[in-house]
Amino acid sequence: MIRIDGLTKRFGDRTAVDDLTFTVEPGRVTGFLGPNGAGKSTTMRMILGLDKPNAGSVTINGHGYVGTARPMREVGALLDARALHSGRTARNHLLCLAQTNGIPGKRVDEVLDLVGLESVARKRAGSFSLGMGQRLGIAAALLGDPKVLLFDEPVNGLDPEGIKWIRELMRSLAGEDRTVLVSSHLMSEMAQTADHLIVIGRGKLIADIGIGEFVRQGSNVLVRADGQDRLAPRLIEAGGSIQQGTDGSFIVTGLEARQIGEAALAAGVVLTELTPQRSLEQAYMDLTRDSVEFHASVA
Ligand SMILES: Nc1ncnc2c1ncn2[C@@H]1O[C@H](COP(=O)(O)OP(=O)(O)OP(=O)(O)O)[C@@H](O)[C@H]1O
Repeated sequence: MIRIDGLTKRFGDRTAVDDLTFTVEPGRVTGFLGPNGAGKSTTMRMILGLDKPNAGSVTINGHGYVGTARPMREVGALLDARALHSGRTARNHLLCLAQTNGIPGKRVDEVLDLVGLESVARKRAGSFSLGMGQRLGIAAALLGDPKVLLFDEPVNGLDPEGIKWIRELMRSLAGEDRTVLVSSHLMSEMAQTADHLIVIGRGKLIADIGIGEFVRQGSNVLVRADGQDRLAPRLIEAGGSIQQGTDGSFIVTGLEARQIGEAALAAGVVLTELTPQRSLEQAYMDLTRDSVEFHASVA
């Protein structure tokens, strides 16, 4: 578990992380979402002990901040996959890391196997594609078999197969009761991977919410039905709110299409239209609109 309390980081007169408080629980994938420059990487660097906070604290599995980088056995991290020694082979790169962290050499072959790089283990890491580099970075993160894992934008630049592989890996790591924090600026990506969301903007916490609840809160569904009078009270009872449309339709907020279908079934009402109106990406953009640093202007 990661516990962050009042965490603050300033660079000159700029506050990159502003009094952040949240916990990251084990056994689930926590998505760390925010627009560019929101402070995700800076927060992750502070969790790892690579940046010193101006205020606040980070504890990992109950241990306080010690002021030096966290050992690989405690926390594994993929921060910048390109930041590796390109002259070394993949295997040597991992062997060096293992040696300096007191990790047995045979673990190197285990993690190479785990990330699917065993056939290119003796190739220079500098010749690797982005996806292979990403896998090597993940192998390094897993080297110490840590209970806590941080991944900063792990799917950036990957092809669909690589993205699917990373999603499955995150889920399986959480399934082993590890604490998994993964950052992204894409809601659509997190919707497919995360169980829980921490959303930040301009260094501040905007939402700390389960993915199911976010989907419910964020969704708008256009509904048409024969017998709307009977359906409306059921929808309100189920937690939805209703806005009457002009043409006999209505917009339901706070319920997923499936829940509306179930309410219609219970009311014995025939639905003639059920159309989700707002994507999750849109809901996320609405949530973070005031925190985006650079807006494109329409000419
Ligand atoms: N070493 C630094 N010196 C000065 N400013 C910094 C430094 N590191 C980060 N910042 C600033 O702090 C803010 C937060 O940056 P950070 O990289 O943590 O955001 P992020 O959410 O990870 O964004 P992105 O998705 O673009 O990587 C930004 O305004 C950035 O310019």
